[in-house]
Amino acid sequence: ERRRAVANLPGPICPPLLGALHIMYRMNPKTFLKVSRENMGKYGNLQRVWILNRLLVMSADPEINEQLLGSQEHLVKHPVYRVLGQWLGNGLLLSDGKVWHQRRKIITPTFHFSILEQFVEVFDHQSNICVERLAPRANGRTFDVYRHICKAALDIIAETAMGTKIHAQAADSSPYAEAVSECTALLSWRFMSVYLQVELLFTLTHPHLKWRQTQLIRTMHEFTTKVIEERRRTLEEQQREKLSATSPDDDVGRKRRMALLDVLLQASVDGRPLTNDEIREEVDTFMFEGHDTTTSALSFCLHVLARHPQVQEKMLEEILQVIGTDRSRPVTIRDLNEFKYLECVIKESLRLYPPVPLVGRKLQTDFKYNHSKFGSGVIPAGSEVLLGIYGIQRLPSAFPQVEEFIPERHENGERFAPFTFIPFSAGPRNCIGQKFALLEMKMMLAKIVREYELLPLGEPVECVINIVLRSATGFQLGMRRRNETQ
Ligand code: HEM
Repeated sequence: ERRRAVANLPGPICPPLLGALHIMYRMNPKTFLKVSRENMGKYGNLQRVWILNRLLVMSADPEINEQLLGSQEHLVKHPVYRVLGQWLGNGLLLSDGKVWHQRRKIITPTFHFSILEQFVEVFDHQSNICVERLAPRANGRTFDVYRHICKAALDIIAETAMGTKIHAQAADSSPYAEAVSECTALLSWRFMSVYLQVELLFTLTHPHLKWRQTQLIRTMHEFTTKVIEERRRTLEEQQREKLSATSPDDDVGRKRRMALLDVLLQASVDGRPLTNDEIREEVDTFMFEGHDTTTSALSFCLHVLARHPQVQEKMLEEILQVIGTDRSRPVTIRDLNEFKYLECVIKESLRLYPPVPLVGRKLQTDFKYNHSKFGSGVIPAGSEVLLGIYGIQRLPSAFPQVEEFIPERHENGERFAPFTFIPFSAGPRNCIGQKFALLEMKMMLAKIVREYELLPLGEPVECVINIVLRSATGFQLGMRRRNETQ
């Protein structure tokens, strides 16, 4: 019956029982995007694939993506996300049903504009530290910018959302960031293999890697537990001392901010406070999602800017117009809102290099669609759907000169065909941190480009999926300090 339901959809030959294991066999974090795009070339933007008895629909089709992502019904994540379960538990990214609804309701207000506005001071301060830390690299020689950006992004998410300073940029190494990097590499390798996605089979076939995974997750949990304990202590101290809402000694700045972690520590669901484990799941989720995605986005953007000097020049002109040359003047939210061209640069970089290159759903009920080419149809309950963000944002039909980096295509609020530009996904399970990410990126890029000229040195990026999009060759570029008059 399931075969009949999707008989109208194209796809590779899938022999009975085994299905397309021969294609899966070629997939690994390095080849996934290439193999998927080859298949798109052969079978089109919407295809069905059988793997053993699992039905997988791969869609880089705007019409299907619009109907599925926009639906209130199909909100359960693809089973492959379960490999993240030991680390992120039932946090917002992985949960579904009542737990997801309750948590999304509690957390949404912590990303309100009025809260983000207060974070700008932290973005400004941490971006200044990043610019300072990059100074020894401004010697016209090739280097990989990733590590520097990663530490700044970690400092920013910890100080804003968690209300805790972790000084990642001051330290030579960050065990948490290193554990995230190694663990995501290991988990994305497991993502690609049908049998390694099953925890038991992974444990039985690769006990040494299972041991390493547990060790890495322990390192990350110890770190986030410490962050929670520290914040809890600070809040208790404040309560004891009866500090007012505008205390000058508050940990995260002069004004009292209701950081995400404060909300979690004080929230209640069904009449009881969140347990320590529930709080830690969210802290793990936001520490990871809040720094790994922006690090990827910023690193790709800096790399691509280094290869487009004219874009850099145009950007610099705008930056100087908006914030001038006085490096001691803090950059405000109003300044960030005036960076119109910079916003186009960020969007174009997110189009070519979306940090989350695909999202997946497991259908709990039949998904009924209406399509201009395939007509009305049903993808049956129990099927898995992978929605390709990377693939859709590189559709030649939607973007002329599709492989070129052209920020101008986003100018004057240019609208593209619906659901062809979705770096933050869309619908009820879209990215909760997208405004946060855009403000952070604007601040970091404006500060770096005002201080340094980016040079097209080193190897080009080579996209790989490490859960988040990364580059197998790193993010190489050169830097030279701009002269004082600029
Ligand atoms: C450029 C940066 C970012 C990009 C491109 C991005 C992209 C995305 C995408 C595509 C999703 C949907 C994932 C899915 O359906 O499986 C998502 C979800 C999510 N993002 Fe982001 N993200 C970014 C930054 C952030 C930041 C800074 C935070 C937190 C401060 C964040 C927190 C989350 C969370 C918690 C979810 C799950 C939301 C839910 O399911 O209700 N993201 N993000």
